[in-house]
Amino acid sequence: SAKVELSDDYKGYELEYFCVPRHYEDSLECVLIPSGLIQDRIERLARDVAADLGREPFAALCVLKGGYKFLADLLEKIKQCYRFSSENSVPFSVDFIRLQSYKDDHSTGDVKVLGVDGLSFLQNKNVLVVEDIIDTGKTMKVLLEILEKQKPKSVKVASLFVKRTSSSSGLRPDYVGFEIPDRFIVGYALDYNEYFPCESCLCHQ
Ligand SMILES: O=P(O)(O)OC[C@H]1O[C@H](OP(=O)(O)OP(=O)(O)O)[C@H](O)[C@@H]1O
Ligand SMILES: Oc1ncnc2c1N=NC2
Ligand SMILES: [Mg+2]
Ligand SMILES: [Mg+2]
Repeated sequence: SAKVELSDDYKGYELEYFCVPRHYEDSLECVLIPSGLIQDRIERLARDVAADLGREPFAALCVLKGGYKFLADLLEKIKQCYRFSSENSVPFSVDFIRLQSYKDDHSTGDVKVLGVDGLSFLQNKNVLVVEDIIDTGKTMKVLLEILEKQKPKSVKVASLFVKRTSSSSGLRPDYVGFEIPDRFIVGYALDYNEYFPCESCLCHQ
């Protein structure tokens, strides 16, 4: 799938060129992807998803907590695509599942799952999984196993980020915003121990 690739020597932007909350400055190295670039990329992902879905209704499944901003922006932009051709618009549902496995900047390898019992309605549905990042791939592996049990009609995965890392399982989502170097990023709902809510994507020290 098409993606914006940030090379390993991509430096990002100095913090001083942007409005970064002062109390976060010491823990941040750079602004990796400014929020405007994130939004422009999501706009194109929305057009790609809308084109592939055609007139098929779908069930969006947001992976909490990191996926919530990407879900909101992606669905808003998908709706805009349909607004211009209202005869093509399709109904979609939105649901949430909570998967937690990170402590500090690494995966504990133990993916805790909350909210799985409410997924039976996914049977025979076209499911669009919406995730913020795929790093080792452990979270997505657990989720796809859970989804298979619900007997969906189809499953597609949209991830805003995919990390280029040796510890990756190699899982390739159907829609990817950016392929990034092996650095820990925060912002745009990606957290470090529940900190760093902000709009752009920043590199954590
Ligand atoms: O591919 P992986 O190595 O599994 O990492 C990716 C997952 O880890 C993070 O979730 P986290 O466990 O931090 O929970 P959160 O979404 O609530 O932050 C992130 O939001 C992805 O869901
Ligand atoms: O870079 C990251 N930033 C935040 N959360 C996660 C990351 N990689 N896997 C989970
Ligand atoms: Mg997550
Ligand atoms: Mg997290």
